[in-house]
Amino acid sequence: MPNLFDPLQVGDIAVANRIAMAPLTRNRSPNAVPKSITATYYQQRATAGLLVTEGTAISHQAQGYADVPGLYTPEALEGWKAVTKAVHDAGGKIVTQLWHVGRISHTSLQPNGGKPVAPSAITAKGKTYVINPDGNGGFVETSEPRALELSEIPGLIEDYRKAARAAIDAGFDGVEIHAANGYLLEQFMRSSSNQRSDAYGGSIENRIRLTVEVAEAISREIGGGRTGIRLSPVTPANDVSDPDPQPVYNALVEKLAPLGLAFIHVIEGATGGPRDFSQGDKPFDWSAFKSAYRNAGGQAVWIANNGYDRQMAMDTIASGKADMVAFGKPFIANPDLVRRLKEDAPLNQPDQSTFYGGGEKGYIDYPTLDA
Ligand SMILES: C=C(C(=O)O)c1ccccc1
Repeated sequence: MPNLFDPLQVGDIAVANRIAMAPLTRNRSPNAVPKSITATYYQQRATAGLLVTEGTAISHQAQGYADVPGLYTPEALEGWKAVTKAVHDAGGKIVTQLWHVGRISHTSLQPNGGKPVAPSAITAKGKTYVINPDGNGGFVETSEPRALELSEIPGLIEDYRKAARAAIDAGFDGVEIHAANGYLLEQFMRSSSNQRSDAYGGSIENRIRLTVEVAEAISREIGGGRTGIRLSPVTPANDVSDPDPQPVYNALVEKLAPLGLAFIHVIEGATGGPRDFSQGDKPFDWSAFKSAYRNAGGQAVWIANNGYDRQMAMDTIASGKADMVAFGKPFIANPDLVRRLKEDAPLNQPDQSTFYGGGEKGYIDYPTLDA
């Protein structure tokens, strides 16, 4: 019977255990360039079977929050080379999360102060974090987006492909496509944010089309075995909703099945919130969702996420419901989380006030059991 601490093959990536570090935005990369403290941060956590970096913008247009790293400048790629070297020197494995925020952005973060892009010109009810002219961080309402022209879609897919290639060239073991949490790709999939009448809107097949085409382009570029995807079928994050997500996400994973992906990373419930959250009047059938993927021939590792504790994680792996479990906030405060879970040792509690922005405090200064 598999257990949480067994090694595993995740596509082309051999990992030491079944514990993943979930992507965590930390807003500590001014000018979209990861600094040396970021190399230290990920190296400290390199005992995770698989590290997934914070969301990393595929282009300037993809940016939605201040001080989020990117993969589209030479300086950023040099910064990431230091990160991947530090993690590999410590024996770890790391993939980067390819992120386009879509409408969850602000004109001050966009090229030439323009409007953010989205499937439709529907403003999200929400806020984002920017650096004000006085140099202080603050939350502002997200800006009204403009609808992407059909003619822009190939260029958008090309931005994902280029970012995936850049990630491998920077030493990453692979990439995770961010198709969750109400960002661009999920904005296309949910009916509340996608009112298009062209081939990328309306029917389920049309609304999942962009995510499938991005996954196909990236798999062609770097290999399916180095490509994963993050999904959040029922999350209400960033003001997305859909009255019946089950057929949308079942159809999506059936289309992804032939790509030979490394992993499918699933946020169960509301992101960072109740695991039993549902959209519409039916609870989401997580087992049917995974079966839709497996029955279509999908063999990727299944990573479960959202609010897992040690016992839940051990039970889920032993039952075969998931192949890995991803932990987010526990990894912020416990660089040696794997050891603590193995020894059932007490966990440090994270300091919420240092999650976003700042420097070493609350980033690389949490104590290990040996401290
Ligand atoms: C990338 C994020 C996500 O996927 O929710 C994110 C962005 C800002 C703050 C927290 C999380």
